Amino acid sequence: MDIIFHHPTFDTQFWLDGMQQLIPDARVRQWRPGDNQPADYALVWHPPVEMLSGHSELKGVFALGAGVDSILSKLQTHPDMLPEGVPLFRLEDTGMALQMQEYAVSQVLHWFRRFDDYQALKLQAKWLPLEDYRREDFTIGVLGAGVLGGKVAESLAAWDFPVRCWSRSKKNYPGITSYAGNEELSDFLNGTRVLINLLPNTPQTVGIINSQMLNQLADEAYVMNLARGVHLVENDLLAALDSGKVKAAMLDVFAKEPLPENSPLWKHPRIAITPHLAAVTRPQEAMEYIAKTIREIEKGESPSGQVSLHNGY
Ligand SMILES: NC(=O)C1=CN([C@@H]2O[C@H](COP(=O)(O)OP(=O)(O)OC[C@H]3O[C@@H](n4cnc5c(N)ncnc54)[C@H](OP(=O)(O)O)[C@@H]3O)[C@@H](O)[C@H]2O)C=CC1
Ligand SMILES: O=CC(=O)O
Repeated sequence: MDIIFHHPTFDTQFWLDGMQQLIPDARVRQWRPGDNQPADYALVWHPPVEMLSGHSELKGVFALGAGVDSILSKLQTHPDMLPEGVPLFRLEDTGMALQMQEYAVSQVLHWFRRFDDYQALKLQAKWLPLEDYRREDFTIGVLGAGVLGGKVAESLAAWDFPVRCWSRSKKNYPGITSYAGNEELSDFLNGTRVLINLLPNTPQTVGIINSQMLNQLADEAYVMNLARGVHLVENDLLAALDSGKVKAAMLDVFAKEPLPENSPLWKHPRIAITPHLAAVTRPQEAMEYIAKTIREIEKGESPSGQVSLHNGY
């Protein structure tokens, strides 16, 4: 079995050695421009078109992340990049759900205990106990209730917050109210105090967090964008912060990354920023997952994690 690997920033040797160890009879190589030798599996992030194009012998392509929007958008301009019938897989959790839970829970608790207000008071040297927020006024709404959104919702429900989620199909997560489809979006938003985004980037979700959505949230709402920058209309968020409709935001992802130095988001006192690291690929977990999936494919099984090219995620 031949496995080819391409990632613009990962430690390639670490991955080649790791995959070799997990699948000892495989020949694992770094793909380099000009390499047109056949392969059974490809592990990729931002793959050059020629790496995959024409390789209909591939039994699977693995994206080395959870979101496959960069690959799918390249497919729009280079439809032959992924030969027809070659399945595309993505990372399902592989250690990312726990990271997302840490990020979301810590920030929700930060807002709920009003640490942002106390930090502002501290800067004015003001000793001023504020009224506690009540859990019943702190409904958390998670946009996207898949592998990561579902786990984030679960971890917040464990802290006894009222939690709801929104997805395409109805969910049955214990203690979480599920809303599905565009027809239930307004009900989902109505009363949501903390909005957490974990949707994939698809034509249906681009720009979804806009004025219209923000205006339907509870007053003094909080917004956490952990999915993709293109989901959020940044100027609409700034307007909602200025009007007071939104009290604060925590952003991990941006329409343009790295976020340009002159972006007004940097200077806004009620916006917190992290540089797209809410959940990073954990190499060992990812390799174990890929090796397991390859074994399942080799046995003729249908492993989970296959991307629906039709749905775009
Ligand atoms: N900031 C970071 O560091 C990271 C960000 N991400 C981002 O998180 C995203 C989510 O990852 P993951 O949970 O694994 O993805 P999943 O595919 O498991 O979940 C996606 C969820 O979104 C729902 N959904 C998709 N389209 C729509 C729509 N049009 N309307 C309503 N709901 C919709 C799906 O509904 P249904 O369940 O019905 O299919 C599903 O519940 C990734 O695509 C990626 O962009 C991922 C990792 C790290
Ligand atoms: O944003 C990261 C990913 O894995 O998707």
